[in-house]
Amino acid sequence: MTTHDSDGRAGAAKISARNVTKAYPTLDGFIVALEDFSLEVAEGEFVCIVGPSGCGKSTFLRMLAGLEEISSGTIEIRPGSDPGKPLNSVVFQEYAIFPWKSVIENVAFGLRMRGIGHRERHETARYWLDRVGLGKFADYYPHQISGGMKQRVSIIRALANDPEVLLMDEPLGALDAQTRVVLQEELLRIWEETRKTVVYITHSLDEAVLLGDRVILMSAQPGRRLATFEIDLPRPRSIDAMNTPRFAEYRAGIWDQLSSEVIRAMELQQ
Ligand SMILES: Nc1ncnc2c1ncn2[C@@H]1O[C@H](COP(=O)(O)OP(=O)(O)OP(=O)(O)O)[C@@H](O)[C@H]1O
Repeated sequence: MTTHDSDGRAGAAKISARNVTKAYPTLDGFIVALEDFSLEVAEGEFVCIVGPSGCGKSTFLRMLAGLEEISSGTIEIRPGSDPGKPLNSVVFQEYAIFPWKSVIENVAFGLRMRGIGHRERHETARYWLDRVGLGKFADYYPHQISGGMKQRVSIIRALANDPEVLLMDEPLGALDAQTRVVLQEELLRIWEETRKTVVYITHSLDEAVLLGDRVILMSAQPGRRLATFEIDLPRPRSIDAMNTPRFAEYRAGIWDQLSSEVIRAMELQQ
C-alpha cells in the first residue's frame, strides 16, 4: 500500500483539477468548503473519494459536472474524438428519474436530448436494460419498480449516454445492504467491460476499496487532499475480494487516517 498526495500518472489526464477552492457565501461570511484541491484522473481509471461528512466531496463532484462555480483554480475534462459525446454524466444518491416516463424512456432520455433518433435510442436503452436484467421492466413506470431497480435505471441512463467521464455521488447510498452488494458487483462487471473514467464518492470504505483503482482521502472542512491509496487488488474483482487479508489491510489503513478527520468534522459541527 502506498499513500501520497500527488498523482504522477503517465500520459495526459482525462480529468485535471488544479488548486481548486470553493467558498460559499453565507449569512456569517464565507464558508471554505474545499481548499487547494488537486486531482488528476487517467483515462479509464476508477477513482473513489472518501472523507468525513461536510468535507466538500459533493461540492467537488458538482464542480466537475459544471453544476457549481469554482471560486479559484481550474477543472478540465479532456474531450474524446467524438464531439457528439457528452463530457460527463452524473448519478446521484436520489433516484433522479422521471416518474411520468417509463423505464425505457428514462434510460433513453439523455440520448433524446442529444437528438438521437427514436429507433437508435431505444435500441441502446434496450441493450443497457438487458445488460442489468431489467429488459422485462422496460414499459414499467418508476413507482412500479423497487429502489434497487430505480438506481439501476439511473446508472444505465448515465452509461447509455456514453459520457467521457462518469461522476457518481453516493449512488448506492440509499439502498439496503443486500441490494447494495448486488449493485456493487454489477458496477464492477460493467466497469471491467466499459473501462469508463469514473469519479465515485462514497462513505463506505468497503465500497471504495472494492471498486477503486485509487482511493483519495479528504480532510475535514475545508476539504483538502490528505492521502492517496493505490488499490493494487487484482482485476477483474468480485465481492469475494472483500474476504482477503489484503482488502482488510487497505480498509484499516484508510480508516486509520480517516477516523481522526471524522472526529474533527464532528467537533466542527458542534
Ligand atoms: N449552497 C451552499 N451554500 C452554503 N454552504 C454550502 C452549500 N453547499 C454546501 N455547503 C457547505 O459546504 C461544505 C461541504 O459540503 P458538501 O455537501 O460538499 O460536503 P460532503 O463532503 O459532500 O458532505 P456529505 O458527506 O455529508 O454529503 C459543508 O459545510 C456544507 O454545509
